[in-house]
Amino acid sequence: MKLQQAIESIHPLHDRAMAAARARWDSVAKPLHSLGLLEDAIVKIAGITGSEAVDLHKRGVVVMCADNGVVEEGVTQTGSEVTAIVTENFTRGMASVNKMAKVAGADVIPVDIGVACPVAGEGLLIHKVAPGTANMTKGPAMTRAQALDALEYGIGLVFSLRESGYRILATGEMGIGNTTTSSALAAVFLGAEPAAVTGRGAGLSSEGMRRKVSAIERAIEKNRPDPADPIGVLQKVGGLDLAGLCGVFIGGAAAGVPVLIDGFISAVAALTAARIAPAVGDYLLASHASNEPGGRMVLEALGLEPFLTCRMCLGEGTGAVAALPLLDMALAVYREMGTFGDIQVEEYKPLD
Ligand SMILES: Cc1cc2ncn([C@H]3O[C@H](COP(=O)(O)O)[C@@H](O)[C@H]3O)c2cc1C
Ligand SMILES: O=C(O)c1cccnc1
Repeated sequence: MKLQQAIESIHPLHDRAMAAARARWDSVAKPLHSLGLLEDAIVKIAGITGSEAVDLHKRGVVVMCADNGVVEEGVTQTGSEVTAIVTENFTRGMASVNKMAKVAGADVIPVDIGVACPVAGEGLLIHKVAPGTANMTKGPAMTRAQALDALEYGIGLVFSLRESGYRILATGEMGIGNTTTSSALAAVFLGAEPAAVTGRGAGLSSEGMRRKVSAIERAIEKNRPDPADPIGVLQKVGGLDLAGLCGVFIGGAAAGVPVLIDGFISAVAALTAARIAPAVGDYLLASHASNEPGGRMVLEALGLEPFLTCRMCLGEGTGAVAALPLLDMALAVYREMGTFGDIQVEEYKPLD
C-alpha cells in the first residue's frame, strides 16, 4: 500500500469503544484503575480496533532483518555475518525471541528486508530491498525510493497479517549495527548530542563506543538530515530494518491492528513513524524500557510509559513479546471478573 494512502486512512481512535472499555474496567469489583497501565492498554486497544470486545488471540512478532553499511566503521562487536545467522535461526525456532514467543503463544514472522547475503528458511518472508545499506558516514544509507519501498512493504504486511487473523503484533528486528543507526535517528529527531543517545548495543568496548559516537557524528555531518523531512532522515542515517518497522507502525494505525513497541530500536522506528504521520502517535503501545540510554528518552518523546523495566536490551522483539502474557492476565480480569453489582458492593464514586 502506498504511504500516502495509508496515512489518509488513519482515523482517530474510536471514542465509543474506549468509553465502553473504560466503563467495563470501572464496573469490575476491584479498586478503580488498580491494573494501571494494563487497563489503559486494553482501553487503547479497544480504541484502535473499534471494539470493546478485545481479542488478542492470534498474535505475531514481525522481525525485520537487514544489514547496515556503517558496520565498516567498527561500531559493533560482531560482524554483519551474524545478521544472516540469526535470521535463519528465527526460521528454525532457535533464536531468543522464538523461545519467548512460544511461551507467549506468538508466531515469529521473520522478514529479510535487506540482509547482505542470501538467506533462506521456512516461513521467512523475503522482500530484500537491497543487500544491506551503504555506509552512512560516506553518504546516504539508502535512496529515498529504497526507504519508501521498505516502509510500504511494512504497511502492506500488516494488512495481510490482519487478513490472516492476527489481532496484535509485536515488533522486532535483527541487524548488526542497528543501534548505531537508531542512535543517529534519535539524535536528529530529539535534537540530542549523539553521545547522549548512544549505548553499547550488543556489546562494545569503551574504544568501540568512541568509534560509534564518532561514526554517528560524521554521518550527521556528512548527510545533514533535516528533522522536518523524517523520510529523508530515515533514508540518510537509518536502515532498512528501521524503515520496515516504521511501516509496520504506520500500517498498524491504518489497519486498526495494535502494534507493540519493543526496545530502543523499535521505539526509534515508532518515533520515525509518528514524525512521518503524527496520527500514528495515538496508536502506539510501549512494552518495556530498554537498557540502552536512548530507550526511555524516545518513549518519553512519544508520551509513552512502558509496563516493564527488566534492563533488557536484546532486541528481536523479546521485550514486546514479554508484555503479551501481562496483557492476557489483564484481559482475563477484564472479561471474567464479576462487577460491583454482582458482589453487592456499591460502585466507586468518581473522586476529585
Ligand atoms: C548473536 C546476536 C543476536 C542478537 N539478537 C538481537 N541482537 C541485537 O543486536 C543488534 C544491535 O546491536 P549492535 O548495534 O551492537 O549490532 C541487533 O541485531 C539487535 O536485534 C543480537 C546481536 C547478536 C550479536
Ligand atoms: O533495546 C534494543 O532494542 C536493543 C538494545 C541493544 C541491542 N539490541 C537491541
